[in-house]
Amino acid sequence: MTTNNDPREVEAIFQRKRSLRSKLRKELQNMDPIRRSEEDIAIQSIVLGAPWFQASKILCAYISCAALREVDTSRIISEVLSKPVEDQKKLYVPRVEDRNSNMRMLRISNVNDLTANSMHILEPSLVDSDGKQREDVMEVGDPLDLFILPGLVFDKSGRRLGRGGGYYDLFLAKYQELAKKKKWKQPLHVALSYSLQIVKEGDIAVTSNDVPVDALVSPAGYIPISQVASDSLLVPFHLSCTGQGMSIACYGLAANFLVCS
Ligand SMILES: Nc1nc2c(c(=O)[nH]1)N(C=O)[C@@H](CNc1ccc(C(=O)N[C@@H](CCC(=O)O)C(=O)O)cc1)CN2
Ligand SMILES: Nc1ncnc2c1ncn2[C@@H]1O[C@H](COP(=O)(O)OP(=O)(O)OP(=O)(O)O)[C@@H](O)[C@H]1O
Repeated sequence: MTTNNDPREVEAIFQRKRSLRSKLRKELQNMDPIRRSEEDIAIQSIVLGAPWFQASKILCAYISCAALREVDTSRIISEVLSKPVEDQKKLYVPRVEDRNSNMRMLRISNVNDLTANSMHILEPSLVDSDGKQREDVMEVGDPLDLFILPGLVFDKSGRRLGRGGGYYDLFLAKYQELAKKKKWKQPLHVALSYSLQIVKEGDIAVTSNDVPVDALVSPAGYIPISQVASDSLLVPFHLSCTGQGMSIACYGLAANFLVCS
């Protein structure tokens, strides 16, 4: 990363970003649709089965746009919204505010809460069907557990290149500030990526505004990057050994094996 004080250096970084975006947009347009659909299924199955997803109570996710060739999130969204409201994870999705990189994350509890915006992306209205203002994630009293992020290009060091609007980088920076102020744990930042969207380290140029991700989910599996992401694979199990009249707390590593404490 660079502190980017020199305007020529910043322009060179933006130029590299534009050229990488344009390369990946073409590759995504040319991706075989059958392969894309197989990868969509694989990625969403990994998310739905992951301990960090299952344990999440409050999350932000994007509503995928097929025309942009984004990894599909429709199964994840329907799974969350299929539960009765009282058992539902709280789900917040993006709504673009203006052209200055401002977006909000508003709560939806039903897919009918979404309508297409001028960019053909489904977004929540400001008010719900009862005429009430939708909840904004920045105003929720409890910490967010998880961000499910879109993007055009990623690398295995956590760099993420978006579509150039700066909406996510600005929002993630604002949420990080809020969590710091409230002394909350930061949410896990997980990006969804087709195999062809992962490039070698060093190919993505970044500025100090680019917020890294904690982990990627690609068809090959969950790729933890930060320590928090590796730790998110540890899920507590509480086994009751009633026969011997005792209770043992265990930790399991992503369904592979159990380590008893
Ligand atoms: N599904 C989804 N929702 C999202 C985002 C996103 O990336 N994906 N955003 C994340 O920021 C915000 C919207 N930002 C967007 C920025 C650019 C384009 C877009 O259509 N870009 C075209 C190129 C436009 C051009 O430069 O001429 C493209 O990428 O092909 C769409 C949304 C909020 N909602
Ligand atoms: N924290 C921030 N504060 C102010 N401006 C920002 C911030 N983050 C990004 N921007 C601005 O947004 C614009 C696009 O940034 P960048 O190229 O990093 O976007 P991106 O990563 O492709 O998009 P996104 O974050 O929406 O996925 C730049 O002009 C950048 O200066």
